[in-house]
Amino acid sequence: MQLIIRNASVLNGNGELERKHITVVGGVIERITAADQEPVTVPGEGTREIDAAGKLVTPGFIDMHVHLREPGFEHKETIESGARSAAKGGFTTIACMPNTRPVTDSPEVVSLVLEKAKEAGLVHVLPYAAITKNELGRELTDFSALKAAGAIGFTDDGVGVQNAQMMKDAMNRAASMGMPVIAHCEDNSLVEGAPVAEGEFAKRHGLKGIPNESEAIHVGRDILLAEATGVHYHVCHVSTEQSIRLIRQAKEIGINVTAEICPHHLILSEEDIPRLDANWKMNPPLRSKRDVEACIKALEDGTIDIVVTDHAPHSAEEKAKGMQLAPFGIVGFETAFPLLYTKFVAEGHWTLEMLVQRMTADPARVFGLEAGRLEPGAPADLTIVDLDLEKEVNPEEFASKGRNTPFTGWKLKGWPVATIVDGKLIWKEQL
Ligand SMILES: NC(=O)N[C@@H](CC(=O)O)C(=O)O
Ligand SMILES: [Zn+2]
Ligand SMILES: [Zn+2]
Repeated sequence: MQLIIRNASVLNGNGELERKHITVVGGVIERITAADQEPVTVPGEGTREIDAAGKLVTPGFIDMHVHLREPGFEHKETIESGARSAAKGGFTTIACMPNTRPVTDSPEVVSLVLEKAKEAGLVHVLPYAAITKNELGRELTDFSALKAAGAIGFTDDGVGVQNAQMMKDAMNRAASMGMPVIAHCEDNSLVEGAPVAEGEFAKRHGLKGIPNESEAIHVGRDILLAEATGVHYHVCHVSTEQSIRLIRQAKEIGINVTAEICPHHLILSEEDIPRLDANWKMNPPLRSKRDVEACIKALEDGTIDIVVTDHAPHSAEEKAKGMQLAPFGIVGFETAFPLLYTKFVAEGHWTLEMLVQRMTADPARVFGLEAGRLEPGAPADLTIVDLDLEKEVNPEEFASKGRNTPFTGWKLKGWPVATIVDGKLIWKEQL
């Protein structure tokens, strides 16, 4: 079977859009033809055509930090519903966190995740495995067995590894296997029970605040451990000016550190939280305006390498428990690109090329993935986006089981309208 995508607007290497026909055969990009020529077709193959006139076609988006909740929390999300939500957001590859029940700390759970993902037959799902058994920070998991089962890196996301020696042992082991360590940076002793960041909102509502140092202390400690062990150290969901300062300095002196950021930490500050509503509660919390400015600058100058969503679905009942008691986390797949396109590209702060790179080529580079390129010979993982389509965010329309977003009612442009994985159309907007 071959797929011909006609009249696609494709970014050329100089950041300009050019009209092209894309021929896909057997899950691989076979040829890209100028739009004034007939697209190349391969004789003897059945043909399906998509007319992408007026639409952007990019390499499929890659999200290296997501929560799919299966096994154990299927009422929040399943691998199938999460993968569908990812597809609807234009993602073709996602990497899922191990804070499931049971925790992904054994080869059996890694295999189960991969099997369920295969059954769903939607996007590529890459599982992370836990650093410590049950993410309790007491005993390292069996890294070799987990790698052999298909884990792509080690992380205790959801909690920070509190013990420095434990983290150093993990890094030594991962380094010897050529695997990355991905860190949720949070010192529990500085946070205990605080639901939002230190700041005006916390003060006004008499809530305990999460201080910026609780994140940056782990970032600083781990950078030193990464220097000592030589591991590829990747910082999860960076949210503070202090963390950025440390990452910038580490990169300058050649330490192998990379970092990610979520759309909400680029767009919202704690001052934007309108009321005691747990759809504004996530970890790390929304920080100060000053932190948001530092985050934007860090993504622009490459100190932060990639955009991730940290898609973290929770049920409406759980989120209804209120700011203090509800779990941390917001969904992210289906709003990520429109949010960043509308707020940064359409408003003229970033080029379209920069945004697309941070969601495609850059994550592929950071994690060594065979993805993120739109050229002959590359896998046919593609996203089609209508940059002019304007729509309000309506959680009732999400493919995710999660409705927990602070962006309800936001009017956004740049919605993905079709997603292709391995040359197969796995999702298409009903227009
Ligand atoms: N980000 C969140 O607020 N929550 C995540 C955990 C995490 O990413 O640390 C979750 O699993 O719900
Ligand atoms: Zn985390
Ligand atoms: Zn997470």
